[in-house]
Amino acid sequence: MEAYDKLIRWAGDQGIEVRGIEPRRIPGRGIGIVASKNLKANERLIHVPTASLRTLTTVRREIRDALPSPAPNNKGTPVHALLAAELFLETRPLTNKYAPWHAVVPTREDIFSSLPLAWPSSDYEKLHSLLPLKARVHLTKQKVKFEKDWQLIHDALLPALGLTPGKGKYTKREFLYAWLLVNTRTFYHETSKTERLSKDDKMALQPVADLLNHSDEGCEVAFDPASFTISANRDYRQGEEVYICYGPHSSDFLMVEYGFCPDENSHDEVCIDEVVLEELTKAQRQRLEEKDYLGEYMIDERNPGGCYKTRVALMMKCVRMQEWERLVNNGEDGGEEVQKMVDAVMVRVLKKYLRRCKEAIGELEDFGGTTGEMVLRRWRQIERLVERSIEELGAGNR
Ligand SMILES: C[S@@+](CC[C@H](N)C(=O)[O-])C[C@H]1O[C@@H](n2cnc3c(N)ncnc32)[C@H](O)[C@@H]1O
Repeated sequence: MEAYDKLIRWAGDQGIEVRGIEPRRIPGRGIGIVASKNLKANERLIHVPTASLRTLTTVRREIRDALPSPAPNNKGTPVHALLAAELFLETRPLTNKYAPWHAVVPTREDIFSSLPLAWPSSDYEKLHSLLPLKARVHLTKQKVKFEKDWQLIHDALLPALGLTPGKGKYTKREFLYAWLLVNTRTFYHETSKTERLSKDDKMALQPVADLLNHSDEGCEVAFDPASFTISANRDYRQGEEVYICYGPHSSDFLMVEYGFCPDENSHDEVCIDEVVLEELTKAQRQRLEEKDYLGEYMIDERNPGGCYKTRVALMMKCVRMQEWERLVNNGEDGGEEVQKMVDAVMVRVLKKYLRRCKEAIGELEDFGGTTGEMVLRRWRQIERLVERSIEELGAGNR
């Protein structure tokens, strides 16, 4: 019997209902879920009783007892670390209760070859420095989180269980595999045990539903204390891939958090803080900070001239300070004449950013190999977006 069939049969034994869909290998996306018959909008596809989820409460007692309990305001051990510790310490993953799930989740090679946090140490610094700003900042934060979690496992959990860190399978790399499995496969889920905790701690692993890939728009995901339900958001033809939306994320976020960079992403945006801030004097930056307009300067397909904050910041280059204060306080944009000047500054800023894109592309091409391919693809997307933005602004098409 195929591993997927075993998984579905096992899921049935756990009370997980799977209807009208089946797992399938999808080129470039690992495993995904496809419609096994024509589906109607609102049809219930997956129904998971809460008891079948892997949550804080299903983590083995000896693991929970060895670590500080999760607590509000991100105090205590993160639920992420506990779930990862549970997977990390499973002694016989291929024969235990969750074996059918282990048989289909991505392998170490799949995870390590796609997620930036697992880039080999020889490439990490270089590739990290070549990431677009938002991805770079996010990866830095993710690394801090992971290192803190590993410290807990290394210093508290393994010694409490009489295990030696670094020996046998109790290595940092092996914990990273478990940590990234959790990172890429958990759903937001709140129970009475987690309601006081921060949003990041409200997570659960859901066998089967975790095979759904991401798209901008996807199936409805809902939960209540008893269960989790996923329903079709529209009609599907038999054989069509069925998605959920992991959230309205930019491609920089998806790349770091999930290890892929989609070709199309209606939620995508690019941060151009580096080049906007270079245009401004120290005093101007200080005033923007006081007004809460410092940083987060974004462009996207719909806003080639930049988001509202970008326009407000660049307007400082176009009008006197007193006039800028008046316009900002009244929520005015200064009219066509001022906006044309802002466009002109924006074109200059974007041209500077385009040079940065091209430099990054050149360095990534020289870097070669497969590790940097996703980042290279991302910069090429950004390059196209910036070129189109310059064209639109230059042609006065806004
Ligand atoms: C929740 S799992 C989905 C199932 C997964 N494809 C598998 O093989 O087990 C999330 C992972 O699936 C992959 N993925 C999800 N959506 C994708 C997409 N639109 N394009 C490429 N990969 C995707 C990424 O590797 C991501 O980390």
